[in-house]
Amino acid sequence: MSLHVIDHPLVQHKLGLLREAGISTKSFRELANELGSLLTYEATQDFALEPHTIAGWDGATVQVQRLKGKKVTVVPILRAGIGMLDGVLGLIPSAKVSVVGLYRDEATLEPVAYFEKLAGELTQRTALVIDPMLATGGTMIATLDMLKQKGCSDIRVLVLVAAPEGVEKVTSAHPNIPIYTAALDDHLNEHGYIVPGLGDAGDKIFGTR
Ligand SMILES: O=P(O)(O)OC[C@H]1O[C@H](OP(=O)(O)OP(=O)(O)O)[C@H](O)[C@@H]1O
Ligand SMILES: O=c1cc[nH]c(=O)[nH]1
Ligand SMILES: [Mg+2]
Repeated sequence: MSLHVIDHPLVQHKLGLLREAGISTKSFRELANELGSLLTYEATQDFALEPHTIAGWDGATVQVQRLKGKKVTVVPILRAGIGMLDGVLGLIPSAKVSVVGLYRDEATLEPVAYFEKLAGELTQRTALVIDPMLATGGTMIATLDMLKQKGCSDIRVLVLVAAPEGVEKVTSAHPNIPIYTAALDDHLNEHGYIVPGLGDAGDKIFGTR
């Protein structure tokens, strides 16, 4: 199973702040983006580099390294995934954005798809799928199924908090897709919410409810 729980002190400190009851919309947004950046840093450790020659500050040539023609698409899952997008793009500003919209039916907990606008050349791109919450895993599996069906083969999942039930389901359906998360939490409650979790991440990011 390719689950990466990032235990870096900055990640764990920011996650702790995010869990506070009564956190402001402003703080939640800032922290979600900061954690999005930190997870991106971890999820891109294997990106290839190539040597490159430049003119340095004194006119002498300098051998530097640059990313080797990596095409990336960031895939925020509406709505809540938007809350991590700026953080990811801060580190990979040239990435194309493929937006998918799914919500979880509150009664059945099944994902309902309502929007899809994908970047081109998906077969050549690394996809970073972002969503703060991986709960039952239904939303993530539907997104990964869709990306694979469009020919995307290098896919990585970035979530702020994951439930064991959802991780099990996603890794069973897609064993080769790594999941990067700040926390593997305890369980899902009877409404499918992650415990201890964050509450409704979409509502906290958008200030709704
Ligand atoms: O793993 P699952 O059980 O499928 O649940 C996780 C999904 O639920 C939340 O979205 P929600 O349906 O609340 O939509 P929103 O982003 O519009 O708030 C969350 O952001 C995930 O997309
Ligand atoms: O805990 C959860 C589960 C699904 N969606 C959320 O926003 N939070
Ligand atoms: Mg929501």
